[in-house]
Amino acid sequence: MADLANRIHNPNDAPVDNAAAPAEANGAEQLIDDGANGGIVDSTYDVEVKLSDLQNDASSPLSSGVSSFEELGLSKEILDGLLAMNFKKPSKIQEKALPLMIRDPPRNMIAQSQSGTGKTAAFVLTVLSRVDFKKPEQPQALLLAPSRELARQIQQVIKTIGRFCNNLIVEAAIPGSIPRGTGVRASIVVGTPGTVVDLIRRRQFDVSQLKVLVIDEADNMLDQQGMGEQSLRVKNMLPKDTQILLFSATFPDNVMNYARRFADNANEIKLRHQDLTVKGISQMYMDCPDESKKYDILCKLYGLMTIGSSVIFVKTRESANEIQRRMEADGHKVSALHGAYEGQNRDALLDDFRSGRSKVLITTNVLARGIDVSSVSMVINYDIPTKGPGDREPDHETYLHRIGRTGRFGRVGVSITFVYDRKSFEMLSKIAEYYGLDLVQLSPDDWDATEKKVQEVIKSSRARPDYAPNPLGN
Ligand SMILES: Nc1ncnc2c1ncn2[C@@H]1O[C@H](COP(=O)(O)OP(=O)(O)OP(=O)(O)O)[C@@H](O)[C@H]1O
Repeated sequence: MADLANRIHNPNDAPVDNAAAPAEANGAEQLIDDGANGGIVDSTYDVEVKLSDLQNDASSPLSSGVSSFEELGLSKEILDGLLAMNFKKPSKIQEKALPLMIRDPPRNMIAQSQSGTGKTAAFVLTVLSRVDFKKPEQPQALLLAPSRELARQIQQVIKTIGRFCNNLIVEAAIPGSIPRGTGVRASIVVGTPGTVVDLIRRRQFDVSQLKVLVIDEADNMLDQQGMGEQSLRVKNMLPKDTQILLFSATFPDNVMNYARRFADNANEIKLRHQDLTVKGISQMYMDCPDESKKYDILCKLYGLMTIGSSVIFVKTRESANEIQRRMEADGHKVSALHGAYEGQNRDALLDDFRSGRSKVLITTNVLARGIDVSSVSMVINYDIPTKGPGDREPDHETYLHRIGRTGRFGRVGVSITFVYDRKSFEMLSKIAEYYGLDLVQLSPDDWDATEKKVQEVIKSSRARPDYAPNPLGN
């Protein structure tokens, strides 16, 4: 507990050093449900820091040495796709990784970069640069992701960046997407490993001419406790010279050693764990008196303020359902999404959240990784992520991925982790120590201060001078 106490950041002692602001938030209107006064207050914040400013800051992972995508030698169709997405400049990971990945002869890559810094576009551009569009129905690239939601999201990014590439066909290989007996007729396939293994085994998916295998969230996908076995099975069914690209924000040492064998002779872009957190995310914790009070505190938080969209992470599907039920009964509009829901239902729930039709999403670790919804400005760790036998260890990696659902590509965000006893304090303390975090304490006894601390971040427009570390850790 003492460790965490040392890391408590008290905004009353020092000026609040707030984080970077999003270009998109310029002039954004925030609706604050001011529970204390029972009214809704409109307030407009001026945001001074633009994405272009962040991209010119050499220390930011959003910046790069090259001023344009043209310098990377991509085709006109791909460049037009990037232009249409309003991607003006590559981020650091895009600048560093792309030249190494698109070069011939192809070489494997293990690439790490903070959450929300544009890893998807880095591998999507590589895949698009390798596909022969004269063979639109011949699978040439396979991308694996840990959840159907992430696979669908990547599929969408490929379609969007590749919209000017003639004859581009991208298919999702997720449960229920390809009926038995139907062949995969696409040049690019994005899927979850179990479904992909089944499709290859049943000879629905011809992998004989595959050139690239991308594994997103690779540490999770190669972990023997996770999907490691399935990913290895997929790899073993591909041509031996398939280029392998492994991406994640986190690569714990044991998985990194395995990743090096999985993708042999790979180029590597790595980060030190002290450099992993995104400075745009202000990390806080709520000091709850005991476990039974967590729910009331959560409701009070939502009664007090509505901040764009938010995600509440819980440990189990049952608690997601239970919190949804109770919050709805208490008059809050929330959705719950987890693995027990049937696929199409999950898709519809996430689509509603993306479009802003629903603003509060209660979920489990199934959505901890990769999901990119730029309007998310708050993440709540209702339950601390844990791992290992008896859940005795804090799960550093999942913590980082969960809070990374906010603060995407230079935007600001808040994360609030609930602690309530010695054990949860110690877990969070270990996470704070591992990443070298300065956590802000929130108290349920002083809601005015809590609201102030959270709102100060959201309305802040100042990027921290140390806004972002160098992805190469030097
Ligand atoms: N060069 C760019 N210019 C502007 N926006 C970009 C650029 N590259 C990516 N983005 C945007 O940044 C956001 C985050 O990108 P992405 O989802 O690829 O992050 P990530 O690094 O994969 O994060 P995570 O580790 O959470 O999966 C996306 O909305 C994407 O459209």
